[in-house]
Amino acid sequence: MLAILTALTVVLLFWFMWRRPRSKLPHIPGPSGVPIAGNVFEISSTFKLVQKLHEWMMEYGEIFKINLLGKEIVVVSGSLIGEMLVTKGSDFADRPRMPASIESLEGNEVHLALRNYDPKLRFIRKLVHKGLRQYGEGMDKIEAITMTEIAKCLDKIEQLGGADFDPFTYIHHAISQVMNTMVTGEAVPDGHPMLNKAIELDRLDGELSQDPTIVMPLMGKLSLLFGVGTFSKYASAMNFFIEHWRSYEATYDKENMRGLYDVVYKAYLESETDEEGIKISYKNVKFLMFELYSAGITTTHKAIYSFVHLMVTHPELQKRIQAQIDDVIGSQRNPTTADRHNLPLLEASIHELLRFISHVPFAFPHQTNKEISLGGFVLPKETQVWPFTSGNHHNPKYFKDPSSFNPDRFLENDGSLSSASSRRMLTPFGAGTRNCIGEVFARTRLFLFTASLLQRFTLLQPTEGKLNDIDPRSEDFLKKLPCVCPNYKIRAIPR
Ligand code: HEM
Repeated sequence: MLAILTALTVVLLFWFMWRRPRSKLPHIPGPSGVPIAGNVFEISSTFKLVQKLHEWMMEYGEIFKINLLGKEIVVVSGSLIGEMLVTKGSDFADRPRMPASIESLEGNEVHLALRNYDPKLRFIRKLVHKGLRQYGEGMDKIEAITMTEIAKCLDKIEQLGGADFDPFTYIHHAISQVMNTMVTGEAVPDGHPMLNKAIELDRLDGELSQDPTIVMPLMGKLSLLFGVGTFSKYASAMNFFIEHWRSYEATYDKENMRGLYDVVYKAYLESETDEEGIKISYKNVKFLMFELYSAGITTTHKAIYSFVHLMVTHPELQKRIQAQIDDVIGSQRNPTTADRHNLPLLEASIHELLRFISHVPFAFPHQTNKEISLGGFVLPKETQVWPFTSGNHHNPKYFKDPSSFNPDRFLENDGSLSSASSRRMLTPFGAGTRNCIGEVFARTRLFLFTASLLQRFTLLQPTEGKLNDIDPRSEDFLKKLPCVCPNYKIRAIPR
């Protein structure tokens, strides 16, 4: 009996091997994996995925392939990231097909981050850039919006009288309010359900990033149909925001643009087109706004939350930044974006924060839209490619002693900020054709928030318990995407 079973197993194994589709990328090295499943079992969580990608990068070099259930994916690091995203950016600018569940939410028409680089995507990116310049990046506007919300947030922290607290919600509400103002022209009143809904959305986003059923056809549809599961909760949170913004349509006035929603809504109403004759649909308006809103909150909030933790565990650095703030700004006026150039240590700390935590570890997946060569290999059309930016950020070849948080690495001997060209391996926002659309907006908010916080408070260890150094490679940190440090408490003492 045992002999028969063994023989059967061997036959089945050979059959599987024989049936295994031939690799489309035979010359690209990579871990072999097991028949059918490929490398799936080795990367069953975000933590394991990042850890394994790093190991494989060290073993196979700047370009290697992995196999997920028969789907081959090319993972790229080192200078090949620049070649892929910038030099050959438009050839790598498509996205692979989105997860099945999201498809059931948005229908066949995807809107921005997951859309191929087609004429409509180009039109949408132009439109969003225009809106962001007016309502997010335009310096006067962003300062006015951001500083009001930061001041409210810091006042609330001051009212705690130096008691232990978790800054998570304080930062989240402030960042959400900046986004609310950017989208509609006004913040919502304190205690408005939008604020806690945004926290819930963030949590659901993180849960979905861990949920393997997201790639299964039907799962999304069933979740929506029966109103159960994370996916259905996510859809209802999304509709909550969309309905809130729709209520602004009743008071829309084309002579008085209030925010990003009006800019995009106007383009839809007036059938604005670009030189390629593209128009946007009403569905685009709603989903676009939602994508920008959720992307704009979740990433920036996580970066600031990690920054606060790092300031507490690096008190000497905190003092040095505060000394520079005192010299350049003093205590009588608010920080402005113009101060960025005069606060190189804070700027370097923000660069180092984004390198160190790398909270979007492999950017978004890209896909080739024609046959193209990279790193000496020919990639066929429709090859999925991941730029492993966190691999570069934590590679000792590019950043000495990468697991230590050391902003001085971005400073010259005279204390000035290192040149942009010397930071070319630092790409937390991606780069090139599909780079992050909110980079300027995010960097400005990060600067204004952190400068204002350190101008006003000294951040200290809590009275109960102790914060240890963040380990951005730990399982705790890499549980969800975007990655964030586990919850913690600190004290904020007015200076
Ligand atoms: C610290 C903050 C942020 C980080 C680290 C970050 C990072 C990224 C990364 C790595 C990508 C993928 C780039 C690629 O595909 O190669 C991306 C794309 C994107 N980001 Fe951000 N982001 C941040 C803030 C924001 C903000 C504030 C917004 C909106 C206001 C935003 C909206 C988007 C959108 C819409 C895309 C998709 C662009 C496209 O597919 O063409 N992000 N971001």
